[in-house]
Amino acid sequence: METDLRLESSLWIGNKRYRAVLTGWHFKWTEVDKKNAGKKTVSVPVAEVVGVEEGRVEILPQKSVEDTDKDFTVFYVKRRRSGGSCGLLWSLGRTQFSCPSRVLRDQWIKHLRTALKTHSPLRPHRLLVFINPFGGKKKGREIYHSLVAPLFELAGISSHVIVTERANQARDHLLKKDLTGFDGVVCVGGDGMFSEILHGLIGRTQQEAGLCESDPTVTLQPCPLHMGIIPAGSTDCVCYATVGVIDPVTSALHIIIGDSQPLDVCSVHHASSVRYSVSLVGYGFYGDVLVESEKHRWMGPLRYDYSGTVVYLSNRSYAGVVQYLPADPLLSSPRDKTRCLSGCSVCSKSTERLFPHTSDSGSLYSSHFSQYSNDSEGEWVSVEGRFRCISLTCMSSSCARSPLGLSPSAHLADGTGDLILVWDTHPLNFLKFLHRHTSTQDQFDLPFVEVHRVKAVRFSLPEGREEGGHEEIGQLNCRIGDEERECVDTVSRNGSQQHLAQSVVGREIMNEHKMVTPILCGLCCKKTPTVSVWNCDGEILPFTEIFCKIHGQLVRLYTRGIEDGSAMNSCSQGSDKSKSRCILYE
Ligand SMILES: CCCCCCCCCCCCC/C=C/[C@@H](O)[C@H](CO)NC(=O)CCCCCCCCCCCCCCC
Ligand SMILES: Nc1ncnc2c1ncn2[C@@H]1O[C@H](COP(=O)(O)OP(=O)(O)OP(=O)(O)O)[C@@H](O)[C@H]1O
Ligand SMILES: [Ca+2]
Repeated sequence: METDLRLESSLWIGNKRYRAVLTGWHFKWTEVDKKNAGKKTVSVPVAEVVGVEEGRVEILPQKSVEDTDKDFTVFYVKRRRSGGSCGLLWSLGRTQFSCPSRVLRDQWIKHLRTALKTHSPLRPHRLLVFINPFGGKKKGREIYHSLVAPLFELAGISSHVIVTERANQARDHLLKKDLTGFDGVVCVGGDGMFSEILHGLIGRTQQEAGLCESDPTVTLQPCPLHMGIIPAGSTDCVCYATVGVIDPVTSALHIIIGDSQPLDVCSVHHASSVRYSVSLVGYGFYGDVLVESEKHRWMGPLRYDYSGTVVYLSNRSYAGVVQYLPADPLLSSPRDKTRCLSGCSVCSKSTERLFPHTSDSGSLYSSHFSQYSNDSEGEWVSVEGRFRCISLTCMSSSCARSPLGLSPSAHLADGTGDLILVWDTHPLNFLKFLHRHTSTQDQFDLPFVEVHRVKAVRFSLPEGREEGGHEEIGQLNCRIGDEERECVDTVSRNGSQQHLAQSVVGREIMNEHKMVTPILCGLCCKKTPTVSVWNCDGEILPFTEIFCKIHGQLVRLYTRGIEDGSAMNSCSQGSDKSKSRCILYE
């Protein structure tokens, strides 16, 4: 196949002559009329060619075509380091070539187009795009139409665009509507929007496979459609942790060339409900921050800093029982100081382990999470006490606020999650822990912090305080439309929490046929709450006792993981995907 696609000839760029070669994997050009010393070859991996057009074409700032019959234009991925983040920024490179004849020009175009079809089989042809016009700084529409749509058009991708009019529209569409012909689903928004398409696609896949997704014993079916994220939210943690930068053009280019990164997903179960998380399942501090921040959505992305400070000052800890099933310590550790980068060897090796050629592992679980045993793969460990926060993350969960993330050595696709337990401690110690997230200092090297690599986690309240008890935990302020209602209900574990459990939809709660949004539970209350809430990738969960299970590589994103900026000089263009990139960062 390689010999068929090979093409070599002289080509001109402006008035300079180049020797151009297309081999199976690369398109290279070297200036010929130049002394050897200064000779420079530009080498573009065919898989990173975005498009090949007849004539002299420009895309930005506006499309223009000069339809000459001896010229062609090649668009490809160009990289540069990014200021604050660890990944690489991608932009659209463009070179206009001139040929001595039209025949040769047509031959180049044909060969290049065939080569890129052959070498990037996962390039999407048709995408379903959901834009949240209200996410982050409310720029979703503008970002898509000015930066992304022209690139999709250049790459020959046809998109069906839906600007959402309500929360959960994207999820419901994916659960119910015809998805025939789409290669992938893209969301333009933040983590909340990603969560919608995650739930929609996982739910749809299980429905079609005839599986009951809320049954924790079921081995879920991996989703056939790829997911893409064009970042336009407040935290954009999933994008940051999987691409390494927050940049709509970089993300659009990863989608166009059909990059593919598997991702672990955590299912969170309570009774017959299930939710999914890829980033944070957090109780205590992160749950309280989320509840507080819902009151201040008008602040935009700043709401998290404000709410974080308010919650920090309220100095709370919560009692609980945490049980976890450790992952194999021989495979990796959350404290091994490695980072999961593009081509990570730990994730690559896990693929075979996660998808052995055997069928469903059978019934692992009986009701109320009591007899879980995973083919005798290790024993459950149980700890009880008071915690500042409990966090479970399937990935590093890095974001601009914390560039290495909640667990810097977590892997995107190794089938495990990292459980971080922060025991009750002096407020200044807790501040030290939080502050370490903003630097390269090890947040786990503190006596009140534990981190475990796990396959499953169970959380329950200490005996005598079980869910369903009648202890009052505070009051709930609600908003009905634009109107804020003060303390419409008294929250008790038996009353409201159970009631909410039946009716919470995303961030909105159906309460006695009225749409209400919980905006505060705790801070305004006379009593200090004895239970917190769970934060599931930025959504409040309406239940306290949960069972979590990590599903290795359940979904695929159009990305390749974080490219290592420090290795940039070792290749002229592009990265060697076959090379292991699990490197030491200290
Ligand atoms: C002294 C400085 C301390 C800075 C501490 C920074 C810690 C940052 C850790 C970031 C972890 C992000 C995890 C990602 C979760 C996402 O799936 C989810 C959906 O978008 N986001 C949130 O739930 C939103 C969660 C947002 C959490 C923000 C916490 C901000 C804390 C600020 C504390 C200030 C204390 C100041 C005391 C005087
Ligand atoms: N048209 C809409 N009107 C109101 N809410 C919407 C609409 N479309 C989507 N949503 C909801 O808005 C919520 C927030 O959206 P999104 O995640 O895009 O932005 P964000 O919250 O600012 O960012 P992040 O989640 O990264 O913090 C999501 O949970 C989503 O369900
Ligand atoms: Ca993982």
